Parts: sequence; C-alpha cells; structure tokens
Amino acid sequence: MIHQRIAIVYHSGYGHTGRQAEAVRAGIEEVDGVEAVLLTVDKVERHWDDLNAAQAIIFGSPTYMGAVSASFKAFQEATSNAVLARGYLWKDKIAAGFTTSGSRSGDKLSTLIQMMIFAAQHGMHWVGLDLPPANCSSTGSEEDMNRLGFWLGAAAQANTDEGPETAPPASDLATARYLGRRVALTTLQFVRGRQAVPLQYALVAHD
Ligand SMILES: Cc1cc2nc3c(=O)[nH]c(=O)nc-3n(C[C@H](O)[C@H](O)[C@H](O)COP(=O)(O)O)c2cc1C
Repeated sequence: MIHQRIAIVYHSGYGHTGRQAEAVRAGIEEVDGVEAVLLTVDKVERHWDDLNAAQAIIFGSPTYMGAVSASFKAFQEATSNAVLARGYLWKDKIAAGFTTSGSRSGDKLSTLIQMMIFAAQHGMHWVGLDLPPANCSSTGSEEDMNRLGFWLGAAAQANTDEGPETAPPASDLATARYLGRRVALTTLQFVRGRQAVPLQYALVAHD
C-alpha cells in the first residue's frame, strides 16, 4: 500500500511543545495508509525535500510574546525562498497547527492565526479541530479533550514551573493526538478525492 506522508515541523525551546508534537505524531500513526515525519525547525535546511514530498504539513510552535517563537518565524521566512520562489511547492497540501503556552489563553489564538495565514500564503488547505466545546459546563473538567476551547488547532497549556515530563497535561496531549488523527484521515480523503476528480478538471468544470 502507498503511504501518504504527513510532516510535522515544530520548534520547542523547553520541550513542552515537543511533547505535543509527539502526541500529534501518535495520532497520525493510528491511521492506516499514512506515515509521519517529525522535524524540528533547526533541521529544516537539510530536509526541504521531506516537506515538499509530504501531502500534509502540521506546524507547531510555543507561544512566545503572544506569537510564534522567533525560531519558528525564521523557518516561516525561509520558506519564501525555499518553497514559494521555487514554484508554490506546497500548494494544495493539507495544513494544521498546534501551540503550547504558559497561561490558559496566553494569546495562543494569535499563534494559530499566524500559522493559518502562513498556510494560506502557501495555497494550503487548513484543517481545524472538530471537537465539541469542552470544560465549559458544570459537567466539564480539566480531563476533557479541548479543555481550553480552541478550534483553529490543538492548544496546550504547560505550567511554567513544570518540565515537559509533567506538562502539558494528558488532556492537552490527547487533544494533540486527536488533531494528528484528524489530519491523517482528512489527508487520505483529500488525496483519494483528488485522484477521482483531478484539480485541473474541477477548475475547468467550475468556469
Ligand atoms: C520568551 C517567552 C515568551 C513567552 N510568552 C508567553 C505568552 O505570550 N503567553 C503565554 O501564555 N506564555 C508565554 N511563555 C511561556 C511559554 O509559552 C511556555 O513556557 C511553553 O510551555 C514553552 O513551550 P516550549 O517548552 O515548547 O518552549 C513565554 C515563554 C518565553 C520563554
């Protein structure tokens, strides 16, 4: 069976977002017919081909100062020459994102929006979370998936006095795992759908 490749490219200064990235990978690996490639942004210069060959790319960054980290931003800017200028190489790939911060909100939404705009600039298709509202009623709890209530991507919160061995908590890692699985299933639907209806044909038929 041909395996569709799904890449995860992320930065983690202190390891918390790294735990989230591992959880996303575990979710991808729950799905038959796909394989996960996990890359940190500092390795990207030697791995552009892996990203270009992937059917989906999932972006991950801690939230620093209400935005993606400087290292993740440097990766984003490097794609201008390495990907866009070489001919829109990521066009029509699936995209998604995840982020960890110290506070419950911590302005993580800003980070996910930055990632979504970045994906749109590359002509990618953004996949969000389809989890229902969680931890928002008298029956909700910290153990709920999507306990922080994000839909653009997977959000996690890691207490700043805890190391990555104990933070983020299991519920946030389960949310990240769920996102990985969702992206894997969406990617298979998209790739197989594209085989049935080639993009060229779809555009002509629409005109
Ligand atoms: C430079 C810097 C800026 C930060 N800015 C924020 C922030 O804006 N909001 C927030 O909630 N946490 C903030 N934090 C806390 C981190 O998001 C948190 O410690 C996170 O778990 C770090 O992830 P990492 O271990 O993957 O680097 C900041 C931490 C650093 C070092």
